[in-house]
Amino acid sequence: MDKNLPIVALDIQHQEAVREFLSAFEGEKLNLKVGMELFYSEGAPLIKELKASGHDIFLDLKLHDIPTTVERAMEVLTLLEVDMLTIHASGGVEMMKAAIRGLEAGTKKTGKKPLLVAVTQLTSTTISQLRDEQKIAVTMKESVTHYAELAMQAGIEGVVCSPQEVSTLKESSNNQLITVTPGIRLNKENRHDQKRIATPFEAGEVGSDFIVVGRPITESKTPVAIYNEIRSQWEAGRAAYKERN
Ligand SMILES: O=C(O)c1cc(=O)[nH]c(=O)n1[C@@H]1O[C@H](COP(=O)(O)O)[C@@H](O)[C@H]1O
Repeated sequence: MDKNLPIVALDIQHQEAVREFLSAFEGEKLNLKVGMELFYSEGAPLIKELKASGHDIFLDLKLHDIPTTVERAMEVLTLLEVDMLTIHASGGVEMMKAAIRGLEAGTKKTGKKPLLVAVTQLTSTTISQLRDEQKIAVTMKESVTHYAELAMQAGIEGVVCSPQEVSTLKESSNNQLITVTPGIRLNKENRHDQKRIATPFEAGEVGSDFIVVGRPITESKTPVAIYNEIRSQWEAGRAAYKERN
């Protein structure tokens, strides 16, 4: 995946609408995220089509199940030769190690190893949900750091978190951990269901490795212009981070 480009979340249900959305980008190579709604609807053939058009693919299915099920599922997902895959860190170390075994078994067959990242706390989660619903009596940063440590213990190279936790994770992992950050908004007034948000510039400035953006682009009347605005803010933020580090 090209770190200079935002990852566009194709949270669209049907392939016709995906094709129409992508036609506005006129053959430009994109980082595309296919999540549950699109994959459950269109499956592997669409992944193949998007790859054949030259795009890099983040297949985000956030696996969370017993270790054997995750291992076997991860093996077959790896056969799709995508660039990035997700699991939930809350599934635990044993489950994450099983995911890695599945990924390695798939990689042996394809020769292409996707980056596996573990979701820490979803960007839609607030501190009160953490405390009252999940009954986790620590701060958001502590909970995210804890899940990131479990992921590293299992041998996972990257995590999904909000830009608000990136500095903490970079510090605690001695800059080893790759961070993928959704919850990106150009306009913070329109956050939808996202709670821990940042602008593309802010995400770049704190050292996020990848940003994921969906509705601000896919629901826009001018998706290409919004994508380009996000991309240039992201580049400026990354440049500011590089200058400081
Ligand atoms: O794993 C993800 O990609 C993910 C993790 C997370 O904590 N928060 C989060 O929003 N996402 C995904 O990132 C995308 C964000 O979409 P927008 O809120 O529309 O920009 C969605 O496809 C979510 O599934």
